[in-house]
Amino acid sequence: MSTPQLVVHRDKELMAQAAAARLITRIVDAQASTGAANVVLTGGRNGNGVLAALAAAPARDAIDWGRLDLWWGDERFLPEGDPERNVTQAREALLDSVPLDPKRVHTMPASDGPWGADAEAAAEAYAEELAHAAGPAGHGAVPAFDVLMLGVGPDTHVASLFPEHPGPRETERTVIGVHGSPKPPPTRISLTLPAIRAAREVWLLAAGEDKASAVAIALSGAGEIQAPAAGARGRARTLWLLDTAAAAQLPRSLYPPASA
Ligand SMILES: O=C1O[C@H](COP(=O)(O)O)[C@@H](O)[C@H](O)[C@H]1O
Repeated sequence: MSTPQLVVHRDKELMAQAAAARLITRIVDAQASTGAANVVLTGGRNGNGVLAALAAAPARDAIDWGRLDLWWGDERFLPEGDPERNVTQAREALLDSVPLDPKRVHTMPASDGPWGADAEAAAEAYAEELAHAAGPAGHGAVPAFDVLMLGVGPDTHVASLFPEHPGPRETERTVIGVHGSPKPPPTRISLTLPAIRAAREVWLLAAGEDKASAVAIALSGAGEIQAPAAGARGRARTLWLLDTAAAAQLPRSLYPPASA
């Protein structure tokens, strides 16, 4: 697993634009070398900010949208179309404005879908979809994710893996149902740390002063049960994309002044 690298931008708008530019390059490179790209999206303010910046970037047309597979790191287990679902917000920020292949948009199930309110069955179905797409280049039971993005919650949660909950303790399954989430809604579906760690690159997005203590805790040696963000690492690269407000409580030894 890779050692975290930090890039600190002036503010959240610049962080989102720089992450979007970086994402375009990674997708275009992956499509050039393998013919396709697999990207895992995150919900939350910072993740949606990156998608909106990507929608506004003229270079977005360099992406072959029909050869892009999109997956989700987590989902709020709500009815299809609910404004709080991560996919609804992603559609609004970007997905509805680009020519994606609908068969390659791998949304997590909704609570009014084929599994009804059974989040465990819905999680198992998503795990099967991942395993089906894994192929020989995949790692374990998930596809070869080129980039997996994660927002970092103010409590250090990533995806829907919350501190001291069963989620970050999961070592076998790739997808789990989450119950009693401290952040609404209480029921969710989430990739686990083993699935996250199968990604080539993991990008953790954190902007704003409400993220400062979470960033400092996760990067100062905390364990993944107490601080799930600390356990999110990519095989080749782990990149923390921050703004100055989110980086404000980092020890000076970790803060890279040149990148601000
Ligand atoms: O509920 C969620 O929250 C986190 C963090 O969101 P933020 O708005 O504090 O940035 C997000 O990463 C996750 O996907 C989402 O379900």
